[in-house]
Amino acid sequence: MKLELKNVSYQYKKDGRKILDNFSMTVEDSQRVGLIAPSGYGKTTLCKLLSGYLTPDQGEILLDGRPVSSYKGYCPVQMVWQQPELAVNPRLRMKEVIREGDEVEERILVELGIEEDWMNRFPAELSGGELQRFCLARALGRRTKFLLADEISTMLDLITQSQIWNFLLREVTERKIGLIAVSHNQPLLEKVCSSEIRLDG
Ligand SMILES: Nc1ncnc2c1ncn2[C@@H]1O[C@H](COP(=O)(O)OP(=O)(O)OP(=O)(O)O)[C@@H](O)[C@H]1O
Repeated sequence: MKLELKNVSYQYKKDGRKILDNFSMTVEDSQRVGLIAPSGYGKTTLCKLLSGYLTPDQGEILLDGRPVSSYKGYCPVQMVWQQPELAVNPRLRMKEVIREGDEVEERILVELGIEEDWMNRFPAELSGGELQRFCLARALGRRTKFLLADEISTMLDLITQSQIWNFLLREVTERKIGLIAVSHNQPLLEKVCSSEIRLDG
């Protein structure tokens, strides 16, 4: 399976600067790609386009030749964000947050170190690291084919970072999920990714 961005242009405002200008890239589901560019070059924007949160002004985003926007219901391209507290509904208990995913396997919850007792809590009653584990689990539903990880470990302590990345690497490799990772931590990207795409030429 492949995820393609074909001749995509995007700007936030009509009179604003083009964040992407006729940009193309392809990622296979066997790849782990690091997305590299200085701050403000459009890495998060690109992830939002790939996962269908934004619609391009021009060009196409295709999953195996079919527009990502045509997948109704659960999107096989899932994004995990830097700040997990902004990615969950504060009014839902964590067991309901998990149900928003696509039949998340019990095994994934266990491997991510999610404790039974956390399920009845609200997001505000968990730490950032605990919440991020839920966001990852929710994004790893059975139909996920690509995972976009946008600075997912920046706010976490080193032990949590290492647990999360070790799990994620095993999971995407075994399930043949394509990974696109954004991080300002170059050594982390070198460890996790098999190739890189630069947005700054
Ligand atoms: N909702 C928005 N409305 C208007 N401009 C925006 C919006 N979101 C981002 N931008 C602008 O688009 C540009 C690209 O932002 P983006 O967040 O994609 O960059 P980035 O490469 O991920 O940056 P960083 O490494 O700092 O996270 C920036 O100049 C930013 O100010």
